[in-house]
Amino acid sequence: MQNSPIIENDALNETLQETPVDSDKTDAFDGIVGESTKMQDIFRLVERVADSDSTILINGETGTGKGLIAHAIHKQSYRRDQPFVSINCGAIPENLLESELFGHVKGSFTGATANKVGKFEAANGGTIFLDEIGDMSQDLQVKILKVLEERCFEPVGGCKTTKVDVRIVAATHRDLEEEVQKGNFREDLFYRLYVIPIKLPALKERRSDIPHFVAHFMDRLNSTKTTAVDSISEEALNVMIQYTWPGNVRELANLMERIVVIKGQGEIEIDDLPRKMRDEAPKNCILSPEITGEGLCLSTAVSEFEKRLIYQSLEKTKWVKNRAAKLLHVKRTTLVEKIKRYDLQKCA
Ligand SMILES: Nc1ncnc2c1ncn2[C@@H]1O[C@H](COP(=O)(O)OP(=O)(O)OP(=O)(O)O)[C@@H](O)[C@H]1O
Repeated sequence: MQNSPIIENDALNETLQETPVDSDKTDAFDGIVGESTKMQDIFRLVERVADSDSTILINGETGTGKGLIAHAIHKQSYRRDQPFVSINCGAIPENLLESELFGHVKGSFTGATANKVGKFEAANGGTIFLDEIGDMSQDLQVKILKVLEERCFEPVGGCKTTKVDVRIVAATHRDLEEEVQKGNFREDLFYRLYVIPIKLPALKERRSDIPHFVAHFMDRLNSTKTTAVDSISEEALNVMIQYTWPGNVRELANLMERIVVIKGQGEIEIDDLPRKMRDEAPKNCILSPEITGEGLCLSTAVSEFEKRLIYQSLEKTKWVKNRAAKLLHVKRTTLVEKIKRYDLQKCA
């Protein structure tokens, strides 16, 4: 595939890093957690491009919040008072998808007992969110390309062309460039979609957001489920921060719901977490080590303990080394040497 004239995410982010998030326009991000640098960059990018009407392609693993960001783009744009219509192209059977997208005329196929308005027409004036666009058949890809190029389509079984004024936001969990190379996705459609790419990081790439997510879901669940689970132990939170979250934010939201509903009140403790999560974490968490029958290597245990305390002090001071060194009553140079030795790095 040749190089495309796209706006590179990183280059764009560099420019945007200087721009503060506009607090008067942050309504669009209500209920969206994102204190990490990576998410703040995304919010700035959304603010910058929302009104441009350019096509946006959101990419990210399942459960990273693609749907939420698509909606925020709409709410941030001048189309906010018009419809936001979402369709999951991967969840609708191939033979029905065309009619869902473009509508159909009465009698055009068995079961078409009346004219039906499709999602594109329903979204007229607003935004259409084509979720999982990478799962669409080649035939439909051609039809989507036509809408992107000419902003018009024909309903199934109809010959009258309908014109629409819609902003297109698409999303996929697939690597579309790779799908193009494999011949599964049309190159021309890829370039039409890939005008403004937004890459949502996996949750494990923005671990500093995890405590905020925990607090957010706890608050929300307590008010909707009338529960009173009001805190989480440091140990349990550390385990959650270390976990890899293959299902991303959706997995975290579902786990919080399970814990809050079952527990009902009090503090979330390490024993409330699933075993697989606890098993993944012990080597990294501050747990009081237990001396088993085989004994324990004292110097390894002490190093591990030191490493965790240094990490904690850095997190507490937002990685300002002078302050972290003061908290630990050591010289800055000693702290820097230990950070290097333990290869400690700031989470996103
Ligand atoms: N930053 C966030 N703040 C608050 N909630 C979030 C955030 N990101 C995701 N969620 C929640 O996680 C769940 C999954 O989000 P969403 O459906 O937008 O993800 P997705 O990437 O579109 O997933 P899929 O690829 O499976 O469609 C939703 O319940 C959503 O509200």
